[in-house]
Amino acid sequence: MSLLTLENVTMKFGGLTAVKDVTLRVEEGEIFGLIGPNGAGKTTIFNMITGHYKPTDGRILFRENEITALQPDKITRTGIARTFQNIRLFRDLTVLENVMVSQHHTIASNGKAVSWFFKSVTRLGYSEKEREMRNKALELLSVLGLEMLANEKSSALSYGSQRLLEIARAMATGATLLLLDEPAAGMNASETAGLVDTIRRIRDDFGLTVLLIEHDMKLVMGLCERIMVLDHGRTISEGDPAFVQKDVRVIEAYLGREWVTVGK
Ligand SMILES: Nc1ncnc2c1ncn2[C@@H]1O[C@H](COP(=O)(O)OP(=O)(O)OP(=O)(O)O)[C@@H](O)[C@H]1O
Repeated sequence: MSLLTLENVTMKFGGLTAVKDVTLRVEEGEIFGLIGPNGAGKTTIFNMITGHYKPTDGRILFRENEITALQPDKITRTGIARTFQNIRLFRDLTVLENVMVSQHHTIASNGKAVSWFFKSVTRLGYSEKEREMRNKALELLSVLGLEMLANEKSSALSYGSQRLLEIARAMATGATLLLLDEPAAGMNASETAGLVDTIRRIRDDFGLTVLLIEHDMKLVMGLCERIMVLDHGRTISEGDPAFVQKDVRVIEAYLGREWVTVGK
């Protein structure tokens, strides 16, 4: 049984077909990469999985239950969480508070969630439950190597640390499937190397499944166990990294000839 299945999914925006007849199966526990040129339809696929877009055609299943076009908060509650290409943190909250908001409210993507969180904290004080959540949040921060920054405002973090905090927030929802949209964007080489280790570790230690979009091909080829390549909304290749990077269609559409000679 696949953890996540997209069956012949199509997404049209007026006259533009952003995703055309894509079938995708992600198995439990794997690290799966979705790659392709700009505008290929990768983020649109994430938006359909998370309920932000309703597919024009096709079905999406999570643990064999159909989730096509459920509301995003319902989809989060089934165990799917994501990070965004453009970082979306609560900039005025601390690192720890950012994680706790995600624990409190599975959507945690709007101001309502923040005010709900603070009302509950001030009304109840730090109850036993709050303390427990705080400890769990600190534990997650330590997994991501951010525990020393727990009391900093999230806006004060380096770009790379903000991306890690986004992952911590996604994990804090209790998700079993993480969708990471360009997690290495803006990271330097050593941060990217650390990210590869971190993603492997959270998959292994937390039993998570990871579906990621990334343009850093060294990261993708070194980390992902299977890869699907999209071009103009269609699947042009799928397989393990060794297969995909030798596929002429992928070289022509995306990797370029220089990848074959110097990319690796
Ligand atoms: N809400 C929308 N309305 C209209 N067109 C859209 C919408 N969302 C995406 N598109 C279009 O769908 C196509 C696929 O976009 P998408 O963002 O999924 O590509 P991508 O593969 O994620 O690209 P990138 O690597 O640049 O992030 C593009 O032509 C984009 O302009």
